[in-house]
Amino acid sequence: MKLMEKAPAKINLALDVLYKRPDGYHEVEMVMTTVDLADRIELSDLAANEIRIISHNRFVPDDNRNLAYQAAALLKDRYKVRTGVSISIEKHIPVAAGLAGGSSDAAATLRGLNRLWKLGLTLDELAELGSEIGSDVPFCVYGGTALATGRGEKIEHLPVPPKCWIILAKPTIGVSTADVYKRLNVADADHPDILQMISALELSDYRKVCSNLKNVLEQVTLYTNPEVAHIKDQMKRFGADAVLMSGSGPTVFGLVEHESRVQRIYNGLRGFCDQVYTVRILGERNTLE
Ligand SMILES: C[C@@](CO)(OP(=O)(O)O)[C@H](O)COP(=O)(O)OP(=O)(O)OC[C@H]1O[C@@H](n2ccc(N)nc2=O)[C@H](O)[C@@H]1O
Ligand SMILES: Nc1ncnc2c1ncn2[C@@H]1O[C@H](COP(=O)(O)OP(=O)(O)O)[C@@H](O)[C@H]1O
Repeated sequence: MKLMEKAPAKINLALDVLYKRPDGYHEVEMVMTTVDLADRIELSDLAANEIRIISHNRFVPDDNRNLAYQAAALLKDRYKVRTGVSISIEKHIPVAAGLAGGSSDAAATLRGLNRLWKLGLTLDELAELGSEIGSDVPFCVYGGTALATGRGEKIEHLPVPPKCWIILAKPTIGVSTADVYKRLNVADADHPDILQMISALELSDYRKVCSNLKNVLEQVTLYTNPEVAHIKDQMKRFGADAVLMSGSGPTVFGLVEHESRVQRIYNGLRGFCDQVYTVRILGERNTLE
């Protein structure tokens, strides 16, 4: 049997770091939402009892370092599954970009294998398993819009953001998430007001969402990568209503309310940046079919 799952990218509308925990992770408060730039994961039964990754992307590992591989291995081990699976990843989300591509592939693999192997697990159970793979995996299991706390694994669902266009621009540099967290000085950081962002979503107030976009990790990545600041400036100059770096970066996203401006911003950015995407916010969160 063969089945397909979409693995959408996420952006962080607000990202705060409260403190470094004794286990080395940071306690965070993040408002996250999925967008319609997605990898496509195809899962098919294998006669041999093994996990095979097919990706055709030189930045994506095809062995047990792949987060989709880890998701399959975890389910296989926990539920004593004795059949093999081939996981084909059609990559559309830029890698190491702050868009959670790997985490979303892992989450889609959990959802897909739950169906393929008829495990009967709930999304909550899949999210709990996902937290063993990475901090962003639980959010990606549900998708939609949510407040993520703890190290990112505690999820509370939030209303869909007001309708708008999102422009994503990824500079050529890649960023290490661990390195960005390590270089953050929590005491000196400019913190977002997470409650105000939640209120903006509850009121469906586009202007309020724009004025509360803030990411505590942005300064860290901007400091070593001036290219990110340049993209932010240009996106604003071309007419985006508000701009921010997503996650640990380096992808920058801009919110645009009026469709008439989207093409101009896209064309302007394409003049000096190879990876630019125009996307929408994905309203609905995942359900089990
Ligand atoms: C920054 C964020 C924001 O959404 O996303 P990305 O930029 O990676 O997309 C996430 O917090 C990234 O989550 P994820 O990429 O799943 O991180 P993990 O694999 O769990 O951890 C990678 C490393 O980042 C650091 N880390 C991660 C999460 C956290 N709350 N505190 C941390 O200090 C740790 O050093 C850890 O070893
Ligand atoms: N399925 C996958 N897709 C992309 N990268 C993956 C995957 N599995 C493991 N990785 C590794 O994870 C690292 C971070 O990838 P990614 O999830 O795209 O970035 P980010 O954490 O910035 O959102 C990459 O450098 C890559 O080596």
